[in-house]
Amino acid sequence: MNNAIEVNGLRKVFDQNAAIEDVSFFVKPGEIFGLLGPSGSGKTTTIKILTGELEQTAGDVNVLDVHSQSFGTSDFKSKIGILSDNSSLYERLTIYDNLKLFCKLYDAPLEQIDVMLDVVNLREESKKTVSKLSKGMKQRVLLAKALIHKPKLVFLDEPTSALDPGNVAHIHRGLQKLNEAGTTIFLTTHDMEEATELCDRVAFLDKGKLQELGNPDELRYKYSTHAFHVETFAGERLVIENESGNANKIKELIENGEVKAMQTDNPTLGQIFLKITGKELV
Ligand SMILES: Nc1ncnc2c1ncn2[C@@H]1O[C@H](COP(=O)(O)OP(=O)(O)OP(=O)(O)O)[C@@H](O)[C@H]1O
Repeated sequence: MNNAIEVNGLRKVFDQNAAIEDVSFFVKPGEIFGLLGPSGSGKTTTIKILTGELEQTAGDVNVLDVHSQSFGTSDFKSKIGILSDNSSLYERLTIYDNLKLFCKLYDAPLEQIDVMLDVVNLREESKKTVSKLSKGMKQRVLLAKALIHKPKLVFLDEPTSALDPGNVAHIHRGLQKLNEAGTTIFLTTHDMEEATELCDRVAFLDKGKLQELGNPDELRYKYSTHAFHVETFAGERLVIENESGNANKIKELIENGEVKAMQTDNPTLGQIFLKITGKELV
């Protein structure tokens, strides 16, 4: 297969305001790709265009070798999974019965229900009625719904935004397992730790424009000053440039037993975003 997603020169205008401006990127099959950006930067608009919910003003979009003009077909819809703010459940049915309905809709085997309930940590709760669930529980059922038909590619818009840390960790493990089994994942998040932990590559979006794209570790290296930050037992905090002339200084500190902690200056994704755009990623 070619790239799972290919986007070239994407533009989306709402009421004469450009929400997306000349955005181009690709996602390889098997990748976990994160689109990061502050509120209003265009993440949801991008997902909606990639899933056929919105039509672009200009630009070429291909997903799973299907051109955006054909995103309306049931064949295309059966190949992708979507978790977005428009995803919904049948409030009066139980979690289990909701998932059973979606299994039938997609012609997926019913065994998938328990597999997905395990991924989202809801096996014990499966007999509960959806209207009685907390926001975080509903979000987890929606995630199970997005994955129930084993799509090749899933779009997850802020998949863990309403979840407690225990469930975030559980879902991260579940997503990693699905990814290892071959599912390509495209997600949006404000959460830099989530992006660093999960994503093979991330793209920074600000005011509808792509600002940077790359592997999180490589980006952290690229934007590092490579200096050593040393904390001594005497309470000093030293910044020592990573230059051969400083080797003896570091050696001396270590030999004298003065080093309490030492690390290289690799910025977080949030700090990189701040450096590039001048704003926090929240
Ligand atoms: N249907 C619409 N009509 C008019 N403007 C819209 C519409 N949808 C989005 N926009 C505008 O497009 C821009 C991008 O919005 P979008 O929802 O894609 O941002 P986002 O990055 O997903 O934000 P958040 O993190 O808050 O969900 C915003 O300025 C928003 O007001």
